[in-house]
Amino acid sequence: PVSELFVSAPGKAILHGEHAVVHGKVALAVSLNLRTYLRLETSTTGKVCINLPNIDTFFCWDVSELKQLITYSHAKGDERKRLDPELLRTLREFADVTNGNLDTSNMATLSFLYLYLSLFRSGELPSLTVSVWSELPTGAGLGSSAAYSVCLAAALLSASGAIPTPLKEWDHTGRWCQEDLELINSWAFQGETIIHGNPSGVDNAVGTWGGMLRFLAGKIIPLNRVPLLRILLTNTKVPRSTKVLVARVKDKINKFPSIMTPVLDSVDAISCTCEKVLSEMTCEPITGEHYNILEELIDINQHHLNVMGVGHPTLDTLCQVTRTRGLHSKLTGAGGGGCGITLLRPETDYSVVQSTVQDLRDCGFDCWETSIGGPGVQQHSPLSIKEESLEILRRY
Ligand SMILES: Nc1ncnc2c1ncn2[C@@H]1O[C@H](COP(=O)(O)OP(=O)(O)O)[C@@H](O)[C@H]1O
Ligand SMILES: C[C@@](O)(CCOP(=O)(O)O)CC(=O)O
Ligand SMILES: [Mg+2]
Repeated sequence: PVSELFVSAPGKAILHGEHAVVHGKVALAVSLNLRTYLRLETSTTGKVCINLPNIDTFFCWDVSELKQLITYSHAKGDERKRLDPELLRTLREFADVTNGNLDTSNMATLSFLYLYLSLFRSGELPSLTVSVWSELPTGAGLGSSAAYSVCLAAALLSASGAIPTPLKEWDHTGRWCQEDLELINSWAFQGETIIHGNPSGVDNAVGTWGGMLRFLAGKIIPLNRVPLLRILLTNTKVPRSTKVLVARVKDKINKFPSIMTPVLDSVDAISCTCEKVLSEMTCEPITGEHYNILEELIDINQHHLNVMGVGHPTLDTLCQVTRTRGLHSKLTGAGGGGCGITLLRPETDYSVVQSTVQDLRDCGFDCWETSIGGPGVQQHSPLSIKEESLEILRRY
């Protein structure tokens, strides 16, 4: 039994394949060094509390009240990897009453309650407090929903005893074994399903394993040999919802199947070509031509994403502004606003980066150079969490 437990999971950037990946095409994604942190504390108060300061959501329920929401489940074994519609329906009614229709709060509350009740339904429901604090912008295309779901799954599975806590007394961080990671990933996918409607699973896979990976129809292949990429991240700060955008693309595909199918196939080919170029860059000397191809792939994909209907005028501005500095950008994640990535060449001068960042900030965007490839989900000792984050997590 744990009294205080800390876990974290990284956000991600999709290089290529967003949306197409929902329809069975290849995506390439990489973890960011921006993370979501979760603190779980067991108590004897008879209450279950969640504190989600990023989205201004704070709730406490009586354990006895939550107990009444447990529905009988017929699901066995593998079936439990799919959402239990009965439990979800009961929770929707419950959460609607508490939150009204505030989607942001609602989805976060719903995925917490769903995982909590599913993972503890067979025994005594414990009293606990869960607090989450993220360095990621929420709802901006950097996989905050997946990082949140991965943290919830890892912490609740550990608290229920379904998986061990991997932190050794003398270490600051601990990673779970492959089998436990798979379990965390499958429960995180359920959390994502509540938030996205119909997720591909790429985001929770990156949140779980970290690094760069190729994702195709649920199959995850880590790409271990990849060149160091310099990437600029820009947040247009235009709010959007992944769920809405994923549904919009689906409608377009249904309406124009013969027009949209080739677009999705082309995105698939872009991901595969990009993967090939990246792998060549690790085994031969990197040339300007490698970067020329990477840049062209970014441009083509950005056009495709516009065709899919997930562009936004601010994302067009991002592309134009960086283009005048000789740099290439595309949206990342669900689009419709949110974030874009800009590829920097190894020889791109610091002064060019600085002036580009300034131009973008002048447009009202947030913009920063990031490092990529942060570790997947991990357990932390309090000492390995930044002072300010720790203070926020322990505030409630
Ligand atoms: N730090 C957080 N705390 C609570 N909920 C979060 C947090 N981050 C994300 N979420 C949940 O995920 C939703 C955003 O998910 P989504 O639209 O997929 O955007 P993103 O691109 O950030 O994943 C939020 O509305 C909220 O329900
Ligand atoms: C659009 C999509 O491909 C990625 C969504 O990422 P995000 O939630 O915008 O960070 C959806 C998915 O893969 O589930
Ligand atoms: Mg998301």
